[in-house]
Amino acid sequence: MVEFDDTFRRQLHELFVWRRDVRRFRVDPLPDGAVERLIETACLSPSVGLSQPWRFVVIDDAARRRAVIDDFRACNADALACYSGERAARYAVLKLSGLEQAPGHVAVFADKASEIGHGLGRATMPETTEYSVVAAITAMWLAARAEGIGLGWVSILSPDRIHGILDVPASWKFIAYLCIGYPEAECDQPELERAKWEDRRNPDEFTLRR
Ligand SMILES: Cc1cc2c(cc1C)N(C[C@H](O)[C@H](O)[C@H](O)COP(=O)(O)O)c1[nH]c(=O)[nH]c(=O)c1N2
Repeated sequence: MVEFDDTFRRQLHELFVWRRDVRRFRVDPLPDGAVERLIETACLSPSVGLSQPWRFVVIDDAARRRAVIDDFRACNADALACYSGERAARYAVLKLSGLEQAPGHVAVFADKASEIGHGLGRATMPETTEYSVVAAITAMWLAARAEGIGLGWVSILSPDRIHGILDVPASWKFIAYLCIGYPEAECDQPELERAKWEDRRNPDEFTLRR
């Protein structure tokens, strides 16, 4: 039986407070095995029916990385074109990926065709497959921060193009592209809040009682 004391609970809370989506990375390489260790921790996550639908692709190939960066640039330009006026000006100066600097690139997919778990829990809610993968990414995010490693989630990408670039099975649904590396700086405030894009709201705003 493992018990967690007040000191641990306080530190765990600090981990939640200081976890950040990181876009500004130092170029220093990650130690050998760091990415594999994060993937191992992610695989301890809950999954519907114990289906373990997460699939990780570690991208080392320079040409594939370059193709992902090109896709990000195209998608980000399209995203900028959806805004106008002051919002567009604010969007234009945001840094929304650390793809160029991050030493680690990991794409995460949900295997929609896997029979692991025998369909338990998915009959009425097939989307629980994707939810399980997101739960694993969250664990990875926190585990990384606990080691002083930053993780940035990039979604300004075209799933079809990412599929082609990475040449993965058709049944794998693209969930996330993760940049992993040492952050340039630590902060307890989201970068989008510091950039005055959006504020973190009071949890009461998101809670109903019935
Ligand atoms: C599903 C999903 C997708 C994205 C993100 C997050 C999640 C959960 N976030 C990071 C997001 O902007 C960030 O989490 C919030 O701004 C809050 O900041 P902290 O994570 O608390 O630092 C993110 N950030 C970014 O710069 N480019 C991106 O494409 C995305 N995409």
